[in-house]
Formats: sequence, C-alpha cells, structure tokens
Amino acid sequence: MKCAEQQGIDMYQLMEAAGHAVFDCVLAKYSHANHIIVLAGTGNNGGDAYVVARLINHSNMPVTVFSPKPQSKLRGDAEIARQSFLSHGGTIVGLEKLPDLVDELHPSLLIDGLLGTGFDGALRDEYRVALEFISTLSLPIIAIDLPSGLNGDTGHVVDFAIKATYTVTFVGLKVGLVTGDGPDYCGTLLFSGLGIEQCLNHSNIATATWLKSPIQAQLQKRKFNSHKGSFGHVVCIGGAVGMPGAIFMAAKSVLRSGAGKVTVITHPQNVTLINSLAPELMVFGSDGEMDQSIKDRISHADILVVGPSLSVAPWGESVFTQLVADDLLAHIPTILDADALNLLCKYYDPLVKNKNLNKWVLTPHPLEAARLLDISVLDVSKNRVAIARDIAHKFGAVVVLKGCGSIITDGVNVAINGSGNPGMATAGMGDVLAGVIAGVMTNFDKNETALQKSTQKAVFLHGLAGDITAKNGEIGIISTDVIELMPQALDICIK
Ligand SMILES: NC(=O)C1=CN([C@@H]2O[C@H](COP(=O)(O)OP(=O)(O)OC[C@H]3O[C@@H](n4cnc5c(N)ncnc54)[C@H](OP(=O)(O)O)[C@@H]3O)[C@@H](O)[C@H]2O)[C@H](O)CC1
Ligand SMILES: [K+]
Repeated sequence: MKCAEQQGIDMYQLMEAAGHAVFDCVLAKYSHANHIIVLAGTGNNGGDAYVVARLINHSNMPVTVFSPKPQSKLRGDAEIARQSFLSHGGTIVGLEKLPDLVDELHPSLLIDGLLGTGFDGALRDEYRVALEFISTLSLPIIAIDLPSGLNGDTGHVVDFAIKATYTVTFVGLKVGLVTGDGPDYCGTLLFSGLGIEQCLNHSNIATATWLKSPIQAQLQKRKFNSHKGSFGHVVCIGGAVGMPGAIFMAAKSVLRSGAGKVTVITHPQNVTLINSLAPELMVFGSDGEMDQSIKDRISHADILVVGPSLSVAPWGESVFTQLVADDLLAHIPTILDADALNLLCKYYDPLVKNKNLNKWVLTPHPLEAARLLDISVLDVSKNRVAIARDIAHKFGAVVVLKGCGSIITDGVNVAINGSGNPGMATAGMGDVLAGVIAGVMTNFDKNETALQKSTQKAVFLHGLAGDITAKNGEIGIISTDVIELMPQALDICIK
C-alpha cells in the first residue's frame, strides 16, 4: 500500500472502496439474507468489515458486528470506520458472546473481517475458539481480503482457518490464496482493484502471475509445411531395471505434447516392453555405461528429460554421474525430475556445483524440494514461493515446485498455476508433467526467451489436460488418461 500512499491516495478511501466491493458481493449473492453476522478484527481488515456492516445496516438488512476486545485497540482508519458504523446506529457485541446469541439472531450469512494481510503465525486461542465455533454453523461465509487464519503471503494454515464460500480480495494477487492450503479455504475468488490497480502496475513491486487462462499458454499454429524435424528431438533418460512405467509415461507425454521425435534411453531389460507400448518411440538400452552412440544421441537432442524411475541404485547413479561429468547436460535444455533430483542432492558438491545449470528445469514435489535444500517438508509448505525461489537461486535453474498451485520460478519471475484439480494427485502425474514440459518446449522457436515462459505454459497445459480428463469424474483419473488428452489441451491454446 506504500505506493498508494506515496501517490497521495487516501487510505480511508481505499477502506471505503474495499467495504463497497464486499457489499456488492452481499447484494449479488445474498440479497435476501436473514440476519448477517460480521466479524470485525482490530486491524484494517476489521475497518473494512465496519464499512460493510454500515452499508448493510443502511440498506435495512439486519446486521450485528462481533469484535474481539479491546475495541480501544482500533486505530486510524479502522477506528474512523467503527465510529461511522456506530453513529449510523450499528450494534457491536464481544466476540465471546457469539455462541450465546447465534440461535436468537438466526443468521444466514457471515462476513469475515477478523484478520487479513496483517495476520501472522498461529491463531491466538480466542480467535481459534471463535472460528472453530463458526465452522460448526455451516453458514455461507464471505471473507474480506483473506479467510482469517490463512497466511496471505505463503498459503499456509498453521492449525485452523475460516473456510469461505467467497473471498473478495483487493488489489494485487495474494499468493497465499492460490497455492498450498489457500484454494481449500478461499472458496470462489472475487477481485477488486479498489481503483488503484494502475498504481501497482507502475510500481516495481514484484508480483506473481496467476496462470488461469488459456491465453497465457498460447501456442503458435503450425505451418502446413512442417515435418517431424521442425518440432525437435527429445531424449528421455530413465527406467532402472524392472521400472519401465515412469520413463514410458514421460516419453509418451513428450510425444502427446507435440515433439517431432522422442528417444528413450533405459535399462536394456525395459526396451521390448516400452517399444511395444508405444512403437512411435525409439528405445535404446544402456547397461549403465554410456557408449559413444548413446552419447551422440544425447548430444544431438534438442531437449532432455532425465530422472523418471532412474532410481538411486547403481544403474541410475552411473547414468546420472556420467551425464553430468561428461557435460552432456550442460548445453541442452534439460528437465530433471524424480531420482535425478535425489542424485542432484547427492552429487551436487563433487560434480554439479560449478556447472552452468541455466538451461535446467527442476521439477521437485515438496519432499524432493526439502531434500534439495536440506530442510523439512513442513518448512517447504510454510512458504512455497520463497522455497521455490531459494532452489532456483541455489541451482541457477527454473524450478517447478509441484502441488496445489504449482510454482514456476527462475528466482526472479514467479508464476502460480491455476489449472488442474485434486484428481491429479495420483501416481505418475509428475512423470507426465516432466514429459509435457519437454514436449511443449519443442513447439517454440529455439531463440524464444524460453525456459521460464515455456515452462509456465507447459505447467498450465498439463493442468488443463487434467481438467479436461476430470470432466468425466475427478477422482480416479489416471496419469495415462491425462497423456491421451494433451492434444485437446494444446488445441485450446493454439492461436
Ligand atoms: N490492500 C488494500 O488495498 C487494502 C487493504 N485494507 C485491508 O487492510 C488489511 C490489512 O490490515 P492490517 O491492519 O495491516 O492487518 P489485519 O487487519 O489483517 O490484521 C491486524 C490484526 O491482526 C492481529 N493478529 C496478527 N497476528 C495474529 C494472530 N496470530 N492471531 C490473532 N491475531 C493476530 C493483530 O493483532 P495484534 O494484537 O498482534 O496487533 C492485529 O489486530 C487487508 O487485509 C485489507 O483487508 C485496507 O482497508 C485498505 C485497502
Ligand atoms: K478476513
């Protein structure tokens, strides 16, 4: 908000605008509400709540504000808003009285203006008890700016938060609403720029891009005069003995995402099976030693995918260390996934540290991310964006931190994916993503600014294919279903 202040925008005016935006939501969705309960905290989120309560009161809808004590804590604009509500005949009751009064008031809507962006840490007991009680009422809830208890910067809920039906959020995108726990708590998101979105656009505050629309993943229409050589050769390396599935799914996904040619380098025992599952793939066996013909194939590739079912056992270890030691991955855009990430942790110091990794895309899930930084999984979920950035800085790579609201960052630019669904939390989906990133990259010109942007598009497209798959039922979709629907997702995004 500093930029707004610097440009002389009156903060009370913003609070009024925030209150009006929430009131618009009340009118649009709950104009016949019986009695409306408004929770108003002691900061500016509470100030917004008093503005809404005043507008509700003014329109002759019954409303009661519940507020934690001491109300004398309110300062500045929030106190002005509270006084204005009182002077228009509003009623404020202590938050602790809510359980006693709820039957009498018979509310049909609750507005949550307890905590917004100023909230940090774990909810204090008084708040947690009140919010737990509220959750038993099964009322529709409109959250002001953020559901109370959700950290707007990180998307982390320590122990409890309000589950909103709608969240009316202001000005820029709050990362915490769209990643980690956020989507489970915010319900339908409604945005209001409060008239100052221009101010944010012209400031140098780093904001995240939310990938929500196919326009953000636009792909060029292909020329009629195209051939398989026009769309790149991807080499996928992985599949230890007895583990053909993951590397097969990754390679098939590369094909289904538009690559011209795909080669698989795997353990010799997997060759026949993978070939019979997809005869379009060129499959070669390696006993762990990279002979010259395999090295040649790799060095002539346009993009590499390394890691699906590579394993950290001797075969995978031998393949990985040779790829790195011989600089085979140095000059080619490379997607590192699964066991390649685990081996990256193990061999970082002796082998990888001084290499130029700026053509790498790392795709860790939270456990792999924790290993890459030698921290706990809880540390990762407490601040997904910061952790993804830390990994990007440490390895000099583009990072996709997978999970709800996957984060894509090169350490500077941050995008958060808004496609996909919980049905995609199933085995093999990460292998598919690694393949989709490589396949989607083959659709771009080699000199296109590429890595961050193309990875963003690929992550969105993968989620979109998952959403198309989920039209026939979300729970129970499997990774190979998503692979088959990639062409439909691509089709939606072609200009
Ligand atoms: N972005 C905009 O354009 C506008 C936003 N507005 C609204 O303002 C809030 C942010 O207001 P702020 O006063 O900075 O903070 P909050 O109201 O969200 O929270 C402050 C109170 O939170 C209490 N707090 C903090 N941590 C905890 C905790 N762990 N448990 C319980 N309570 C907590 C804190 O209490 P203290 O005793 O610690 O001081 C404060 O009482 C933003 O979200 C928007 O809604 C403006 O209206 C202008 C436009
Ligand atoms: K809130």
